[in-house]
Amino acid sequence: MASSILRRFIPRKTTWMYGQRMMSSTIDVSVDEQTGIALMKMKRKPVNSLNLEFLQDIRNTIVTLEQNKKCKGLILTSDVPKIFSAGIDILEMYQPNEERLHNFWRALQDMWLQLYMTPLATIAAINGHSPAGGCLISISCDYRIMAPNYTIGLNETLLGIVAPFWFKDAMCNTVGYRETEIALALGKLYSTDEALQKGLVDEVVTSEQIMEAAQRKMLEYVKIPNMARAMSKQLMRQETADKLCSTQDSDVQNFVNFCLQDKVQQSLGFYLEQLKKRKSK
Ligand SMILES: CC/C=C\C/C=C\C/C=C\C=C\CC(=O)SCCNC(=O)CCNC(=O)[C@H](O)C(C)(C)COP(=O)(O)OP(=O)(O)OC[C@H]1O[C@@H](n2cnc3c(N)ncnc32)[C@H](O)[C@@H]1OP(=O)(O)O
Repeated sequence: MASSILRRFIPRKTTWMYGQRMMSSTIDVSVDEQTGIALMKMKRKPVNSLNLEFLQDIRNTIVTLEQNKKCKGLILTSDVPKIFSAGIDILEMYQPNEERLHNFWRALQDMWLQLYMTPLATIAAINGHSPAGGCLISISCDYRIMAPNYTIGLNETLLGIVAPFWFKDAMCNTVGYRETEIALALGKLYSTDEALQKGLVDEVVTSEQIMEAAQRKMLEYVKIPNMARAMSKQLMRQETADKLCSTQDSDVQNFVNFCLQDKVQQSLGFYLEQLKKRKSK
């Protein structure tokens, strides 16, 4: 069902399939053919930050799962303790090679379109911090379950950058316009409890219970007749996806121009320094 626009780009083939298991250096996937549920664990150490190759791997995995007739649902989680995903790999944006920067943003767009519009039912089992791009992955799933004592949100302004319009749209579709307006301006990182209260996540359970809770909820999703469920998702999301599909090239160019500004580079350099300092404290 993902529109043909979404299939224009053939993903890199770096994911290997062994029976019901798929592996790459950054992702571990298993498919339970009895239930039709796939489990994707992100494992790009140290913080599952999203670089070009990791984004291509995530998209490639979703495409492969969509082609598996037995697979109906996908649970996304992290294999890295306490971190779901630290969002975009800031090193892709800081002092970048311009050609790679183009390819990187395109890969982020393509991954997002694939995940947001996949006919598979998707659940994010958010078992760690989930800032910025990590939050985007979470809100692109159909349902979110989060473990306590972590943070989630679109904190781009804290880095001196701006959330792209499609991050904003996905957030608005989840928590509404006014909450998004406040969240984006302040670069707000919500605690798990706040996220539940604002509807940014749907359920909170302990880290120990999160996989069981995700499986339980997924069984509800995959019980629904597949086509009807997938079409209702398309009904809700196509307009948002089309907005990016029709402006992908200009969005890449805007991002590259924005990133290459001296002021933006300074902000990113400063933010990276702060991250390192925080660590040494
Ligand atoms: C006109 C407009 C047009 C277009 C739009 C323009 C621009 C939009 C552009 C971009 C949108 C970006 C979205 C993003 O995703 S930006 C990334 C935001 N992410 C963060 O702010 C997270 C930062 N990280 C943390 O807060 C923490 O690391 C943590 C909570 C995730 C984990 O904390 P820990 O204490 O467990 O681990 P650390 O010691 O902090 O980190 C370990 C190691 O990893 C490095 N690192 C952390 N996060 C990142 C990252 N996102 N990218 C790259 N590297 C990261 C950290 O520096 C440490 O490195 P060293 O071991 O010290 O080398």
